[in-house]
Amino acid sequence: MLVGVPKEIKNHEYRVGLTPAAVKEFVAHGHQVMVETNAGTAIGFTDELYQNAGAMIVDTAEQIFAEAEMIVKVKEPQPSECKQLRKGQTLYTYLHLAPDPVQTELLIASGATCIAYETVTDRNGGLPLLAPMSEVAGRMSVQAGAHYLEKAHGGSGTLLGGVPGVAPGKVLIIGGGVVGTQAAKMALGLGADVTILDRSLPRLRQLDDIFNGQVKTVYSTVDAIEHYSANADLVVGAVLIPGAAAPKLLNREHIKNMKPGSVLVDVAIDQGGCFETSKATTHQDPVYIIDDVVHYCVANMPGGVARTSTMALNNATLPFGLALANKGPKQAMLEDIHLLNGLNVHEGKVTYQAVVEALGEQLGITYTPALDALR
Ligand SMILES: NC(=O)C1=CN([C@@H]2O[C@H](COP(=O)(O)OP(=O)(O)OC[C@H]3O[C@@H](n4cnc5c(N)ncnc54)[C@H](O)[C@@H]3O)[C@@H](O)[C@H]2O)C=CC1
Ligand SMILES: CC(=O)C(=O)O
Ligand SMILES: [Mg+2]
Repeated sequence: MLVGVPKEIKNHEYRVGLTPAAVKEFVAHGHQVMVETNAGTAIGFTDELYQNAGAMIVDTAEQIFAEAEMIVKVKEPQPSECKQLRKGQTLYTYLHLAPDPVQTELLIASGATCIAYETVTDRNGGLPLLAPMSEVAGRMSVQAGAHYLEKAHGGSGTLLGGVPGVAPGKVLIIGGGVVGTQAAKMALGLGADVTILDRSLPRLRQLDDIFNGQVKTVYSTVDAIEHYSANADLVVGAVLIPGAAAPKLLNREHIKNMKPGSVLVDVAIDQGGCFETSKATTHQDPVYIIDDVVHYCVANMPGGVARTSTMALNNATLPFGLALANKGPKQAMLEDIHLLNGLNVHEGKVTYQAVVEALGEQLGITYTPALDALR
């Protein structure tokens, strides 16, 4: 198969779909790989490293979209990229369609086979291609929160760890999955006072064990959200209903009741955000203030540590990517239900139910089960 890797074009996005090491694996399996010039230069993956791994370096993304049978990316395709996709071509990347009607319509119109990293599953009920970036974003969320709590950055001037004689800052984490767990680790490491809300009791039990009672675990209700957000210095939004638009858990009233200078980090912003006042921001301009509360809503947080993130992402995406290339996308998905769960759009049909639930009425689209679409 001819695999193509264009340079990412989203704001301050320096990750790249394949590392040189991953290119070498594709080549070892008999595939050809085209990489756009300078796709990885910013994070030390030079054209020379890609050439040494067996890639062809090409000058333009246009050539890659025109010739490659499978496009491997990181972020959702931007409109100019969507318009170059075509029937018979496979797109393997993050999509986050539920909050994104424009992209959804463009992918339907393209006729391409679009596999979303974030809905591929594993046998333990996890999301193996989302997990590495959730690990990164969870860890970054507390770094970002601590930064914006500083006075000069708009915050209340609170040190999360406190000092002897002064109580630590309070961190509220809503959603105790991968992002939430990694955020809790970082916050505890700084010495903060950490509370995690989740609506899964089994998950709260696991968290109590993992953290040996060092974090407070609380069942997520409107009342709990109201109480804990009003007292928090930093709130991390880390909920997920796979593939669906994020539920709005903090409303405008809750945010008005927060302490002036407190910080919200809405990691769930890539699925539309879990705070009413969230709107996506970029690494270039990451924060804004509403009701004296600093909002950090960067939709591609791992892009900020693009070298670590690219390697972590490739560790997870490589086996599925190789299966797609080795067997052909259709056969690979028919043989693996977990990869099939990644299929969101195929030849103009939307094959992921939560996307249709979010956008069906607005776009006038209906759901086609993935197996029916492939047959
Ligand atoms: N902004 C960014 O750059 C990035 C964003 N993300 C996003 O972070 C979010 C979280 O991802 P993961 O931690 O991997 O998901 P996960 O599936 O591991 O965890 C989500 C948790 O939310 C809980 N939950 C669901 N509804 C809830 C509710 N109403 N109240 C409390 N808890 C609730 C679930 O029980 C689960 O434990 C996703 O939207 C993901 O796409 C992930 C990586 C990067
Ligand atoms: C998951 C995601 O949105 C990201 O890594 O950018
Ligand atoms: Mg206020």
